[in-house]
Amino acid sequence: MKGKLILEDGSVFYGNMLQEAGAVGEVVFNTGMTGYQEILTDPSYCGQIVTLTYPLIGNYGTAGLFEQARQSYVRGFVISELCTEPSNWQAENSLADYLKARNIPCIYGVDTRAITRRIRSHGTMKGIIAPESASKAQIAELMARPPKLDVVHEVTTKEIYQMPNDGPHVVVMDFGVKRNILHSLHKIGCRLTVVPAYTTAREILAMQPDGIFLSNGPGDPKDVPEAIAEIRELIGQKPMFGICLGHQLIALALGADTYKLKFGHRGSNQPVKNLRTGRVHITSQNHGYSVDEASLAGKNLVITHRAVNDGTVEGMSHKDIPLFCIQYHPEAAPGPDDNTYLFNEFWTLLTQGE
Ligand SMILES: NC(=O)CC[C@H](N)C(=O)O
Repeated sequence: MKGKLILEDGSVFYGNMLQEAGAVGEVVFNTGMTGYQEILTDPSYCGQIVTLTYPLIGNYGTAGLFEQARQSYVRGFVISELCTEPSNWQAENSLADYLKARNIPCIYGVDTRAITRRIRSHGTMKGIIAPESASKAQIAELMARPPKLDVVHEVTTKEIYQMPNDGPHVVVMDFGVKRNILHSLHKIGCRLTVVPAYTTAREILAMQPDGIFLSNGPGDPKDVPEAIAEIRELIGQKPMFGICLGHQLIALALGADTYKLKFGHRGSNQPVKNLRTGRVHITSQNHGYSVDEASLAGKNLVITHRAVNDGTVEGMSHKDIPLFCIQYHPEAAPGPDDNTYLFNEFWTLLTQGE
């Protein structure tokens, strides 16, 4: 079926739809050459239509192994050439069948290069995917739908669950945690208790954790003020590590500020400089917001990492208490595993008092 992607600025891009399901969301782009299934199932993309800039998508199929959550939360997928005959020893299904089975709206055969150039010059925009035959009134109705703000509520775990282990006990506040983060913490030996995003500081401390981890997650960090208030109570009580949304929430809880980037950082090859070692690491990123560097003055935080492309803050640590956080995704394994050392640093914080 013929379909189109329409952006808020009125631009239209034509292609084919895999199925009738249309979509509304914030249109973003990801520059990774691989990782499309991890993108589909990363809860941080909840509410977004994701355009993949790599021209051929689906060539290694899909497999349960790559899932980052129970389901996909992206609102829609935009692909240039969709490969329908995958070739990989791990493949269990084709991407087309995977998308159809889950009713994930997808438009393919579109000029993703033109879409990306448009987003880069205008900034991230709202957009819709609709059949070519959709009427002006249907399109206007879709475009007028207000964005859903409470996306963290949609993706967080509804129930507390455990991942047993022999090492220190870490309570994970789940704002939309990726499975590979849980695996990375578990692999270094942590015993995990994963709790819903809106668990109170008091409830968390009653679990007697040795450390607290704040996960990645979707949306604007300022849209979860209740969680920020609880994090403020937790800071300084136990060693703390935050990734991506967790990093932004720590900044807000300490009285610093965040802002929206023009088109965000999404991809698996984003260079970041570790300011303590001078080394540049290749990182996987997926964020639309950033910590405002000027707002860090007087907050006792040190900037530890910086994006090489635009100089924005990618990591911080506290001068007085055992707390650090990272804007990118050290658990991702797109090839290089330059960033796993950060989990070892958390382990050092957890065990140094023993
Ligand atoms: N991956 C994440 O945790 C993203 C954090 C936040 N939603 C942002 O877009 O900046």
